[in-house]
Amino acid sequence: MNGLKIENLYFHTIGPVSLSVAKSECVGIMGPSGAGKTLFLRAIADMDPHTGKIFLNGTESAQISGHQWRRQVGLLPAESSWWLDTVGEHFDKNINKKWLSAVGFDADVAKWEISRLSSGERQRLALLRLLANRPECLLLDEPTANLDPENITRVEKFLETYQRENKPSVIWVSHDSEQLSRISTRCFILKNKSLIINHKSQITNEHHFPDTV
Ligand SMILES: Nc1ncnc2c1ncn2[C@@H]1O[C@H](COP(=O)(O)OP(=O)(O)OP(=O)(O)O)[C@@H](O)[C@H]1O
Repeated sequence: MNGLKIENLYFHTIGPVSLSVAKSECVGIMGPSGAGKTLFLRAIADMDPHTGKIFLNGTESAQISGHQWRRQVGLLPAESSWWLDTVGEHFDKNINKKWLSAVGFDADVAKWEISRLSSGERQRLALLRLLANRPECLLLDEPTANLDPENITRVEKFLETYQRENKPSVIWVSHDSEQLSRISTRCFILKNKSLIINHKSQITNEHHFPDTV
């Protein structure tokens, strides 16, 4: 199957969780604080201990190194890490100017000092840094949590365009049910150690995929 397929995943104290996310589909995940949403994304990215099987476009995570897996399965953590002095140093090539403009920056941002960035600026730049590797699966942990309404709209539109053009499978974690109704085809709740479909979430996107949990 093309896309992300998770079979009987156990991680932390949670499981079994099974979920399929088609190529170019965006699935929303919500749930109470501490339910394990971040740990779920970390297990899929092979960054935390887990059992079960995870496939991306037919390749099982166990068949390749963790490093190779994470080049294809890109995790955007809720709080990004930066280790060099300026923004530009964190990008292998020049930052895509169209992308910068789409999320509210101009090319000068490459010279900006990391220590002076606001949390919202870090969040938007971390997203661009992740996308620069063109991962085939995106795991987004509250990607607009630090943003004002104008920038939330920018990032949602930017990711919608990115997804249409590049067709990654996306899992988007958020506490904002209205946001998940806007951007996802299906929404699940992680609660009481399992993943359940949220039938209350409206399907507003044009593509609707059948429930696969
Ligand atoms: N390394 C760890 N060892 C043991 N427990 C952990 C570890 N990391 C996280 N936890 C616990 O696992 C639970 C799930 O954490 P997680 O960060 O996944 O929650 P979350 O659903 O993302 O919450 P939030 O919505 O607040 O971000 C929490 O109770 C947390 O304290």
